[in-house]
Amino acid sequence: MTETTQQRVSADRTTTTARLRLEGVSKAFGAVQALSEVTLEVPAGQIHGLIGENGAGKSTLMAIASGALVPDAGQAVVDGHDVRGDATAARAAGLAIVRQHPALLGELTVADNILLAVPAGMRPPVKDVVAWARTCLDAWDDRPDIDPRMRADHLNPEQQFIVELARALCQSPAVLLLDEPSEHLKAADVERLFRVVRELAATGSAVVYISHRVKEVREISDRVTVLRNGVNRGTRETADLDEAQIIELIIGRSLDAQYPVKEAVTERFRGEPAVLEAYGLQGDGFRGADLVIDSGEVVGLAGIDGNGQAQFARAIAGLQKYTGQLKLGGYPARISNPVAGVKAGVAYVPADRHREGVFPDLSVRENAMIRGIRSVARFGFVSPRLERRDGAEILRRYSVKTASPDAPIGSLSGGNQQKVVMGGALAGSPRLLVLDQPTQGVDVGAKTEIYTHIRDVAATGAGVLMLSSDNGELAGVCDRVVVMSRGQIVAELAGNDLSEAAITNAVLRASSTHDHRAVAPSRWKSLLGHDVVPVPVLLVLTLLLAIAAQISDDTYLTTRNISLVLGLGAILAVAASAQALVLMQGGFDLSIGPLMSIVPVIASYYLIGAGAGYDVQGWLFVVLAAVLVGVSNWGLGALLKIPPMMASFGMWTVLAAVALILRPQAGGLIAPSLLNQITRSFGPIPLALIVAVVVAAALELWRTHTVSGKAVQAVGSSRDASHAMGISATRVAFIAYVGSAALAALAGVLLIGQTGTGDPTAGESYVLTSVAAAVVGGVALTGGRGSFWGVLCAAVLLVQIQTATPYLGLSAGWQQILVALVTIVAVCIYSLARRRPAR
Ligand SMILES: Nc1ncnc2c1ncn2[C@@H]1O[C@H](COP(=O)(O)OP(=O)(O)OP(=O)(O)O)[C@@H](O)[C@H]1O
Repeated sequence: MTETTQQRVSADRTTTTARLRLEGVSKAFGAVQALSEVTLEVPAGQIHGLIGENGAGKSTLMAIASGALVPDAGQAVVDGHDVRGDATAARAAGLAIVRQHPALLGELTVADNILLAVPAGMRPPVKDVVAWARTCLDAWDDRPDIDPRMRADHLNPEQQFIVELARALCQSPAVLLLDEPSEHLKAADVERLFRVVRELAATGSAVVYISHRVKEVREISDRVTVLRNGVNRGTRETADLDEAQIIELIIGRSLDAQYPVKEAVTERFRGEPAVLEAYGLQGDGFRGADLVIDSGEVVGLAGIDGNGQAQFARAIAGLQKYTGQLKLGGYPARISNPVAGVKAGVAYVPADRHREGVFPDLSVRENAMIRGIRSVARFGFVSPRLERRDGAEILRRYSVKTASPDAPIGSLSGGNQQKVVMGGALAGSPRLLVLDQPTQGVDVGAKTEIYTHIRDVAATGAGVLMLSSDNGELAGVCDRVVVMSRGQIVAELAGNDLSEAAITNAVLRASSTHDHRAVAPSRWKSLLGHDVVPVPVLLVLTLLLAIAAQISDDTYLTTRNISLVLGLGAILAVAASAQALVLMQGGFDLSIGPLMSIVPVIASYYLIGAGAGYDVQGWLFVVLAAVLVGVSNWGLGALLKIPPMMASFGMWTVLAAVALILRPQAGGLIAPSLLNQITRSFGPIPLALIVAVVVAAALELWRTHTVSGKAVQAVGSSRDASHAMGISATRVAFIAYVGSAALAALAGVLLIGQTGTGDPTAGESYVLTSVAAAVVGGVALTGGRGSFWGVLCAAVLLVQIQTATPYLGLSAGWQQILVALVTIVAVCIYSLARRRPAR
């Protein structure tokens, strides 16, 4: 705990007022009234359980408490500070939130993710960030498997969750909000979490604990508040309630039985070949696994997380490579990819719903039907009527709470999304259903529904393989449970031997190891994925090309040619850096080229050696043009919400027109003294290259060593996650667009040395080549990544391709083809290298 936080905590320990106060909070999303006048108070030292069905409004309430959402009415007060709709204020007041789905920035390192989440006053100097992040992680657990230098998207869901937890805890928050924290944790980590939470509460913090796991809520909380349909149904002392009473409060009625009756249907299918036979299956994380699942059988797969269960299940669904023998319905099968899996009748429901379960751009109904779309298709054509009918049936059967079947899936609460994924998979009439954590984040009522439907699917003769970290659930639903340890099946429980206690016992006896390493990318891949890796590769390519051109024509490597390539490369490098800055924050800029054209045009009127007054005016106009273009680009996107492509296309057209209006044809002599300055060379090294190197070094330092540099990449990596962290995307866009315009103007000044006159079209060729150089240099078109050193090297390479082609005996057309080829190959290599590792 830092000194300031300790002081704050001890100073406030005596405070009797609520640390968190939500008063009369209402929030509607279109027609859905998510919260209606909810009031909740959590005093210092209290652990407050927040419970309710899926869609009851728990996460919305916490989003309002954390300032991430603005309520329609009501107040959110953290430690006496009004934080309504202001995530930065909430964080500064001492609030930390652990979300149901970790809001990490995948393109950034673990250390940067921790750094950006803590209030500014708590951040260490940038050079100490990695060591500081390591202490934050170590405070949770001594886990050498999470390296603070790793990219967040290389972590598995559990590791991501631990980073989310660690960064919240290292702030020693006055108010800690935990939204379903145990969904991603193994049992030992849940115990650790409880210990940490109790310690935190003992120092005077207020904790809100949201969970569907009734047992946990009973164990950890002092009081519970129940939300139903967005309304507070009352707050009670937890000690006064037993589990059944809590369930009754959540669903508004008593639950007769949590698990369905296990009908012994396998007898009915006696004599039929087994649905699945796996012999000696071996792959990454599992070895020599034998498993047979009969028709009508539900088989559970238990074990301490990380012992190969998930990989084994994924191999059966075609998501992971394996060797060994697999038979489906008695026939040998080779499921080498998910397409083969689906064709063979295997349906898979992944644990990582966000990455592999939902299709964010499709509606609720489309998501429900996507897995079973073949069932409503005739000769490849989908019947909209059947799709509507069956989709509505899935939503009804699983009581999915949605404003409309056509609403985007992202508008659903976490548990409702899971119901849609599960409902879709169960409805597809699979031969074999493979479920990884099927009830994750689902409320108690819907869990019972899902259990019943799993048994119903088995009753049709299908086989089910079910992974779950909840041993009670495995005992309640499965006919048989196998236990995996160190990648092997080591125990089997069935009939009267099958109980929660017996599974837990078998799991604990079988293994004490916990392998978290599985997702670390290979060394080769992590090396390839590094942002500055393009630099040596591009330098070598530039050198090889120069040697090839020299061999083909020994007049190529002259001082004049070298200087020309470096000079032109430098101009392109500065222009491409302008592009890279915008791309990194998730934008796009086509106005760089035309802005570059305007600079020589201005110069041709003012920088003509007519005296200091003219010179000052000329430079002022250049600066003014850059500021105007930068602010306009920013305003069009950030304020008027025009998509970057459209906004910058419009700006390109306007600026090109302005340049032509100012000077319809190239003309006007720029002062020779200025041209001499700009085109100065030191041997073969032109001044422009020195400028480009200084620019790249400064930008790279800013990118890697400043909070604003990291914030630009954070917004490019994920706008939503950055928003949740309190990073202002509007501010970041301002930095990027105004910075980009300033760099474009600088590139325009360097361009004066090439034009010598006011050429209104001089920058046109940079419109697209600036994008090509940025991309070849390793900047991701999707935002969040790249390095300015890479951009510099790529610019020199692209210019050299254009200069060297005639010396290689190739026609002018080849210049374009080679540039395009290099760009395409670079994009392919980067996207392969940056592909996130499979879970
Ligand atoms: N951005 C959004 N747009 C539209 N509707 C939304 C949005 N966010 C939440 N909702 C709706 O508000 C309601 C409350 O959702 P919320 O996520 O707060 O529920 P929850 O209690 O946290 O559920 P769960 O237990 O499933 O996580 C739901 O009906 C949900 O569909």
